[in-house]
This record gives sequence, C-alpha cells and structure tokens, in this order.
Amino acid sequence: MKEIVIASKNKGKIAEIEKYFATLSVKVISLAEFPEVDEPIEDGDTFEKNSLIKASYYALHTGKACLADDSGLEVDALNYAPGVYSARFAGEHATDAENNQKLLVSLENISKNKRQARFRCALTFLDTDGTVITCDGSCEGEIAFAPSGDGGFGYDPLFYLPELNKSMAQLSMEEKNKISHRGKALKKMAEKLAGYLR
Ligand SMILES: O=P(O)(O)OP(=O)(O)OP(=O)(O)OC[C@H]1O[C@@H](n2cnc3c(O)ncnc32)[C@H](O)[C@@H]1O
Ligand SMILES: [Mg+2]
Repeated sequence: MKEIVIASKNKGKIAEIEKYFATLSVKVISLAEFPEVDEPIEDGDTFEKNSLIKASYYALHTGKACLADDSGLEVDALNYAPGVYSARFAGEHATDAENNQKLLVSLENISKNKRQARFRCALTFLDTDGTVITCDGSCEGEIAFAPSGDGGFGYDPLFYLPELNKSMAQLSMEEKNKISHRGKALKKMAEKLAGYLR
C-alpha cells in the first residue's frame, strides 16, 4: 500500500485529513515517526507556495511521499489579512486563543454586515518520483463577535456560517469536512490520488 506522510504538525488538520483518507487505500504516516525532522520556514506569499515548501521539505527529509496543507483566514475588512500569516497573526508562536483575541480586537469597530471572511486551503501531494498534485478549497463565512463551540481548532470558534447559523466549532468533524476549505480540497485530492495510485 502507498505510504503518505501527512506533512503537518497541526493536530486539528491531521485529524481531519486522516478521517478523510480512512476511505482511501493508502497508509497514512505521521511526522511523529520522524522526530529528528525539523520544520521548514513558511516564507511563501501564497498558500500554494507554502504548501509546496512544506511538501518539498518533508519529502526531502523523510524520503517518502508527502501531503502538505497550507491554510488560513482572509478577512475582507482587514484587506484579506491574516492570510498566509494566520498561524502567527498575534506573534511568532501565538496560540489559537491569542490569534482569536487579536482577530476580535482588530474587528472591534466593524459592523455585522462588514465581517465577511473565508478560509482557504492549498494541498500539495509530492511523490518520491517528483510527481506533484495540487488542489485547493475555500469556505465563505463571517467573523462573529464572540467565540462559540468547542470543536475544530484555530479560528473555528469565531468563524460563523450564516446558512447553518452555527460557528465552524459547533460542527462535528464529519460536518466540517463536508463544507470546509480543507474538506473541499481533500475531496478533489482524494479523487486525483485515486486515479494516480490506481
Ligand atoms: O504548517 P503546519 O505544520 O501544517 O501547521 P500550522 O498550524 O502552522 O498551519 P499553517 O501554517 O497552514 O497555518 C494555518 C493557520 O490557519 C488556521 N487554520 C487553518 N485551517 C483552519 C481551520 O480549518 N479552522 C480554523 N483555523 C484554521 C490555523 O489555526 C493556523 O493558525
Ligand atoms: Mg505552519
């Protein structure tokens, strides 16, 4: 069976990706099996570039096929910030809580009808022979005035989905995977991989 390293250190992402890949006939490996491997510098100016940076770095250092995810939040009223800086919005090693707090403060004076935002996800699969497969996905929503829900991770408690009248953190992982940026990108990736690995 094909071995694929999930090239991410984010437990929330890994859980969502593993859930999705449970139906594919691939053996998913975690970076936890490569404790000696460090982390790359994510200095690309797009999600796509950072996703390729991560896939390339981990493929080089593990010697295995890798699937990397670069994702983040774009807030219209903040001129699409934090974008590729989503993980370090409140500082280099910011926690999810610190990033969420900074987001709330940044939007303090922004009214309900101007709080549109979207999550974006860029996935890159890089095989040992150099084959690259990319997919992306996005999910539209609004930034709430207060957090709600205890599911998901990152900005999920502040990401409000008007059609569902729930925050992303109020969805189960299955529900989130059906509508999220990552779920949409994973759906495309699973289809492409099924054809590629056949
Ligand atoms: O780079 P890796 O190791 O994969 O892990 P990371 O957490 O650093 O991941 P990114 O560099 O892609 O940064 C993504 C940021 O966007 C946030 N984010 C990404 N997907 C999310 C989701 O589905 N729900 C909420 N927040 C999300 C996440 O919390 C991070 O702050
Ligand atoms: Mg990162």
